[in-house]
Amino acid sequence: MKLRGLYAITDSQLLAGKFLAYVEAALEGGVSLLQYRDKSSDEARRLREAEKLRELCSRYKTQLIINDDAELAARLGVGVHLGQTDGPLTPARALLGSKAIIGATCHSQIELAEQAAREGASYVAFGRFFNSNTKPGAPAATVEMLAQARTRLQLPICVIGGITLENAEPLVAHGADLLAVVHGLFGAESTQEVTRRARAFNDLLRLK
Ligand SMILES: Cc1ncc(COP(=O)(O)OP(=O)(O)O)c(N)n1
Ligand SMILES: Cc1ncsc1CCOP(=O)(O)O
Ligand SMILES: [Mg+2]
Repeated sequence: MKLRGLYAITDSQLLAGKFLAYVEAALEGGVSLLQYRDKSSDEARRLREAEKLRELCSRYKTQLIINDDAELAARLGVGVHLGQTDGPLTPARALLGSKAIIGATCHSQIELAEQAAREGASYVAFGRFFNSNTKPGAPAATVEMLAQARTRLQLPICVIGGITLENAEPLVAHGADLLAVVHGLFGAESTQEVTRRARAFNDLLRLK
C-alpha cells in the first residue's frame, strides 16, 4: 500500500505531561505514520515510551517509526527515520528487513533522494518548507523543488517543517504524499483540537 497521509511526530518538550493523551487524540483523528522523536540520551525512558506508542499504534492500526535509532526500531520491530548523519540506509534495511518502513531526510536535494531510493528507502523527506520552532536551523526547501522532485521520484514524498492547516495545501498540490507535523498538530490547546486538526489534515489529503 502506498504511504500517504498525516505523519505525526512527537516532541518531548511540547508533549510533557500530556504525551499519551495527545498522541491518542491524534490517532483518533487519523494518522498514517507516527514518529517517536526524542533527542534525549535517556535510553530507558526512550524504550519505555516507544513500547507504549507501539501498543497504542497497534490499536489504531498506525505504523510506528523511531527517529534516529535503527537499533531501537529493530528491537521493537517497527520502522525508522534516518537523517544524513544518523547512519547509512543499507545496513538499516538489512537489520530491519524488506517490509520495514525506512525514511530518509533529503533536505532540498533531489540527488540525496535518488541515492536514498537506490539504498532502499521507503519514503524520502524534504524540508523544512516553513519556519519551524521545533528545528529552526533545518535547511530550507521550496515548492518549486518539490514539484521537480515529484517528476523525478517514484517513492512517496514526505514534507516537513512548519506545516500547518493554513499552509499545507500547496505542498499537497505539488506532490507531497505525507505531511509530517509537530507543532501544527500537537501545539493545540486540547485533545479535542488535536483530533480536529488530524481530521482536517486528512481532508486536505482527501483521505477521509
Ligand atoms: C519525516 C521526517 N523528516 C525529516 C526529519 C529530520 O531528520 P534529521 O535531519 O535527522 O533531524 P532530527 O529529526 O533527527 O533532528 C525527521 N525526523 N522526520
Ligand atoms: C524534524 C524536522 N526536520 C526538519 S523541520 C523539523 C521539525 C518539524 O516540526 P514542526 O512541524 O513543529 O515545524
Ligand atoms: Mg535524525
